[in-house]
Amino acid sequence: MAAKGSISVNTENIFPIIKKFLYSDHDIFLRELVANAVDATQKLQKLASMGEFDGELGDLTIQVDVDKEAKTISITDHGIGMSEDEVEKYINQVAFSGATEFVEKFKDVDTSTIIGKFGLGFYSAFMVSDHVEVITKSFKDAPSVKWTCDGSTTYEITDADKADRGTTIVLHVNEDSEEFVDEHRLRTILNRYSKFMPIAIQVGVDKRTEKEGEGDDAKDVEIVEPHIINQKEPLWTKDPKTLTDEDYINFYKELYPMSEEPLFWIHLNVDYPFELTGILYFPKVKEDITPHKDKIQLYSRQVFITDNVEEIMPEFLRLMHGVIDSPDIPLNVSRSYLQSDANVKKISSYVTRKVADRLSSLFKNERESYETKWESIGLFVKYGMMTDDKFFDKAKKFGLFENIDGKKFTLEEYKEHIASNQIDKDGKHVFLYATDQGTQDTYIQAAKKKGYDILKMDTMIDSHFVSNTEHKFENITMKRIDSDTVNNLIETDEKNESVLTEDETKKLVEIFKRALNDDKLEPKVEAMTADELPVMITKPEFMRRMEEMSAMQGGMGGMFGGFPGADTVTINGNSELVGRILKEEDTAAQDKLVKHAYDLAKLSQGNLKGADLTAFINRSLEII
Ligand SMILES: Nc1ncnc2c1ncn2[C@@H]1O[C@H](COP(=O)(O)OP(=O)(O)OP(=O)(O)O)[C@@H](O)[C@H]1O
Repeated sequence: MAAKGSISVNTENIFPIIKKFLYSDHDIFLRELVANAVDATQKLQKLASMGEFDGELGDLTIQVDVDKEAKTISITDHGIGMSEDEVEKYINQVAFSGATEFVEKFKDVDTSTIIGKFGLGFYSAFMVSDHVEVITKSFKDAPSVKWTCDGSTTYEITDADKADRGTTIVLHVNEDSEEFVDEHRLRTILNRYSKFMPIAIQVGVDKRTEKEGEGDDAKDVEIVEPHIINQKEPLWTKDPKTLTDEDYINFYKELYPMSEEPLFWIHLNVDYPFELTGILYFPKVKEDITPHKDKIQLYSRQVFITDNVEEIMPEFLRLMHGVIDSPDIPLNVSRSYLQSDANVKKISSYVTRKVADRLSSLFKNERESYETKWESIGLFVKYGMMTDDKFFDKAKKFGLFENIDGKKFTLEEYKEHIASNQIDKDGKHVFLYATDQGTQDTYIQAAKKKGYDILKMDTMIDSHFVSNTEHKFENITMKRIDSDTVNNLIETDEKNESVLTEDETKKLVEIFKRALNDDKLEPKVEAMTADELPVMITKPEFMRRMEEMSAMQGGMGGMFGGFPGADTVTINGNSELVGRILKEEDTAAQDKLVKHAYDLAKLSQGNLKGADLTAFINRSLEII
């Protein structure tokens, strides 16, 4: 048996669901109703500009009023209004949008400013109201009407005595939502959602006193001015060619009053394949790389949607501040929907590309200034390179490596810079780096003596950056300066001649094992130069990274904690002191020398502490 049919939807059941689950925040009702009022006003302006309306436009300010006694909120506009037929059509049919119809009808002219799309927004009024009235008069010559509904599926339409054109929506606020019957609260909500809408929105008045007259005649007069919420033409809607640096900086200060001045900004403007405008600012970022919350605001046609862009924007882009406005970002939906929206994904990859392009042009055209900002930019670029492969591909051309002398190089420049003596026997460029110049000085000086260049990798992000990106750069090895003795940092086929015989070498290892008396230590002998320390302690790069990783994952006593032989103890076979240790016949004196040489190695790392340090000091005093 086969059958076909259409599923019937019962309005009585679906209506409460729309009211309840369409929006996650109840305060959205105000955004929706004000957006409708803005739409109605802009439609009228459009009609006037096309000659379809020749009356006086007059004051188009939208008013939001509160009546505490009556527990009502009303939103009044002077837009196109509705005739009885239109109320029937647009308000009574849920999900029938007059906005869409308007856009369809006038598709040959620019209707891009119209916000409404779905024909659902109006019903958000019932999230906070027991009943709702719409009192409206069309701009066409039609009688005014009043529509009333208590949130059920029945409504009433009666005559009204509204004389002027436009619409007033009156919300009789329900008991649970009384918090909204408050001018302050409404201003706050509108400041969040409607701060940049294109038609003036007034909530109440501001009063202040001013002196009038001179001398004895001077008196205080009260000045009453409408309290306007919004800036009708926010900076991002303007032509970048007409704007100065000061304009951008002032706008930034308005958005983030407590922040330092931004380093630079990007004015976004695209028509295809989606529409998007906005300004992204590059803030001064220091050590703190936790992406700032609430710093990027998403708008759709100047209506605020969210500043919670987590999972919408790649993490590293969230270090930026600013505004993104796109009609292609859905307005009426929840965040979980936003994340999977194809347009939102396209937008995020567009923004990534734009940011990379801007950095690239800054680097190419203003390298000096780019370098001075590198401290902040570097964190961001490294973060991006680690987390976004597409960004990595672009950023490897403008990402910089800084050496301990403060010189900055691109990847290619640096390879060139070290090509003469930092290529190992496998043909790999060896990038040597220091994470702490204070404690790694002995190693740094030894490397410098060999003519090696050393990179500075001392920010929080650097250790992650090293292990994360090394494999993405071709033919490069990164080694911390204390990961091996200087001769072995860069493996070549050359070896220093040792002054010791094989027997002496073996004997030396035994002496050290006995004197240090620590199973975890595996001393080995190496022919270094005579002026290097008698003993060096190093930690192989691989081992240290493992340890760092395990520490990061909270691994106290984890897999690599106290791993035997984690530190390498290298005895310098060519050191004079080591020669003396070998020749010493008194065991106690020999042990003392070994311990002292070992402690010196620890001291050179800033690692000699507690009882070991006390013993070292006492021993030194004895020797002196
Ligand atoms: N203040 C108003 N003045 C004139 N018409 C209005 C007003 N408010 C609503 N309307 C009409 O009612 C229609 C339905 O409004 P509703 O808010 O439900 O949907 P929308 O604005 O079209 O889309 P969205 O769901 O995206 O908000 C509007 O498209 C418009 O034609």
